[in-house]
Amino acid sequence: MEQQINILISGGGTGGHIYPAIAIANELKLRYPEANFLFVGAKDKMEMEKVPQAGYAIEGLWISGIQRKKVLQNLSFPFKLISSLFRARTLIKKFKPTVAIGTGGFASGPTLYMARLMGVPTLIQEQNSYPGITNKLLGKKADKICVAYNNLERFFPASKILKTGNPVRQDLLSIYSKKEEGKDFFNLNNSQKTVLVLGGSLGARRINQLIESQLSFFDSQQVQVLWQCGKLYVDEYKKYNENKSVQVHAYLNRMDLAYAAADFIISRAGASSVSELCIVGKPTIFIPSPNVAEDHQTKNAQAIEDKHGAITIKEAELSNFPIVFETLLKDKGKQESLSENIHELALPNATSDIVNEIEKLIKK
Ligand SMILES: CC(=O)N[C@H]1[C@@H](OP(=O)(O)OP(=O)(O)OC[C@H]2O[C@@H](n3ccc(=O)[nH]c3=O)[C@H](O)[C@@H]2O)O[C@H](CO)[C@@H](O)[C@@H]1O
Repeated sequence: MEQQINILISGGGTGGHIYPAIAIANELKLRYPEANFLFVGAKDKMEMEKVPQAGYAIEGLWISGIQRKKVLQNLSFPFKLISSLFRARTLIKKFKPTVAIGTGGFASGPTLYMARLMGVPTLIQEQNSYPGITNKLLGKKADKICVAYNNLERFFPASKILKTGNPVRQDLLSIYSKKEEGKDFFNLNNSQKTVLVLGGSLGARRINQLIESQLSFFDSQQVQVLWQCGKLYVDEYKKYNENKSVQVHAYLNRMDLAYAAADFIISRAGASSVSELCIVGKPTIFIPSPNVAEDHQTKNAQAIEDKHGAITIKEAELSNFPIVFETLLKDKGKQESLSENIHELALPNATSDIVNEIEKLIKK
């Protein structure tokens, strides 16, 4: 009789942890159409909406991270942790996973910890050049750790690390043939260049302020703006939709078409965004968030800039933006070299390489 395969996947909090999890699940589903899947996320977080949209079942744990600023909220943390560990234990007992996969974020802590304790093989996927606390703790006991950057031996046992790159959604691999479809989808004007503005899965306040201050500059350059500002900020910026050459979106569900339609991209440097932009291969300006652990977005962006694949502007230096953008707009040679160099850094087989490792654990 064939072995029944049950795949437990946990990761979330932000898109940067959710989409890799979904990409891995989709590839596993292709290889094991009969497998059962269960996602475990954190109640009230983005994954509770995005995972069912992708066609998978999800259970939510009552868990959140330690708050550095709102210290009082931490009083409930030990209760949340204990309750999540018990809940994870119950879910694992019932679901009987063949393997457990963690892609980072709070919920994956108790889930993978419990899975490991109950003898389930575990694999974690670390997206960043500097790991988050959950993966750092889980890494010690995991069977395999798939990473996207060099030099992670500082945090994880070297013998368990494999550099695979970050999983990206399948539909992003075929954007080259979708430029016209993308322009139609977003109703873009064919006679203007398009700049796509991305603030990461949650939107970025500082990037939004910059774009607002530069709208007349873009207009003067005949550049239309496809602007993902984030759910938190959309009420503040949606008024600019009245301007014909500006489109404000809280969130883009068709990133493939947005990337395909763009001529230039301005983006945060979260791990998946950077991996996707390598595949997309368009002239990119990174504005890394300075507010993340160990300034890892600056390091993510730096890895690309070091290979002459993108331009990085620090938040503190955004007054240089108009001159940097105008110079790029006028320099076709620079646009081409940036596109080629960033594309060379793409690791498009990441998902498949990670799933090969998961298969080894399944067959163990
Ligand atoms: C502020 C913060 O904590 N950011 C972290 C978070 O970023 P964040 O959640 O923004 O993650 P990433 O930049 O890695 O990925 C964003 C993902 O959301 C998708 N997307 C984005 C916007 C949109 O409108 N539609 C859409 O589908 C992108 O295509 C991408 O797949 O997790 C990353 C991965 O651990 C970290 O590197 C970031 O530092």
